[in-house]
Amino acid sequence: FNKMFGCWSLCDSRVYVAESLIEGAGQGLFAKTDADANTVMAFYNGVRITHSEVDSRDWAMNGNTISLDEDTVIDVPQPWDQTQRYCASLGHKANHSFSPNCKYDPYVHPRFGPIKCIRTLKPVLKDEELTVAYGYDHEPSGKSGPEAPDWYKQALQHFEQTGNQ
Ligand SMILES: C[S@@+](CC[C@H](N)C(=O)[O-])C[C@H]1O[C@@H](n2cnc3c(N)ncnc32)[C@H](O)[C@@H]1O
Repeated sequence: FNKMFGCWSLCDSRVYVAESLIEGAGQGLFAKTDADANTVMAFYNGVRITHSEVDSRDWAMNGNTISLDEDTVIDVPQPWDQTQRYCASLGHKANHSFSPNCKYDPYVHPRFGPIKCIRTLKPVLKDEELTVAYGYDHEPSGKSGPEAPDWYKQALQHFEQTGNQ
């Protein structure tokens, strides 16, 4: 079994988790080695829940949710967001940037089935932090700003003023 899927069935071998370089963002995901553009760096697996479950609860509960398709959302709920409790996939550890080096992509994993992965948009270097544009809706109908958590709104304001992140 191990021979067939290598370490990928057990862990994300191309990344590690450490304190993020983004202030106040907690932990982040980093490249273990140099990688070309278009490389799958990590998988984003978790428990499967419904969109209505996500929509009906507080933002604070949805820090690790990612939409899989029309019906399903993948979540890594507390306390499983602690790597000492769950580390079979680490995609949920990537932080947001407005100038990301990675993106979320659909992936059919031999063990997890249909999930998302984190794929490089450009070449990355060993020890570079991997970031993704979370893609909150910036123009929801009838609202003035994005429907997003406070940290995101602050980061957006900072980005619009300085062009950083
Ligand atoms: C998918 S998790 C990313 C991993 C998380 N930093 C951790 O330590 O487990 C999303 C959470 O990370 C934080 N985060 C992600 N990107 C951020 C950013 N650019 N600035 C501030 N906080 C960020 C927010 O708390 C958000 O709810």
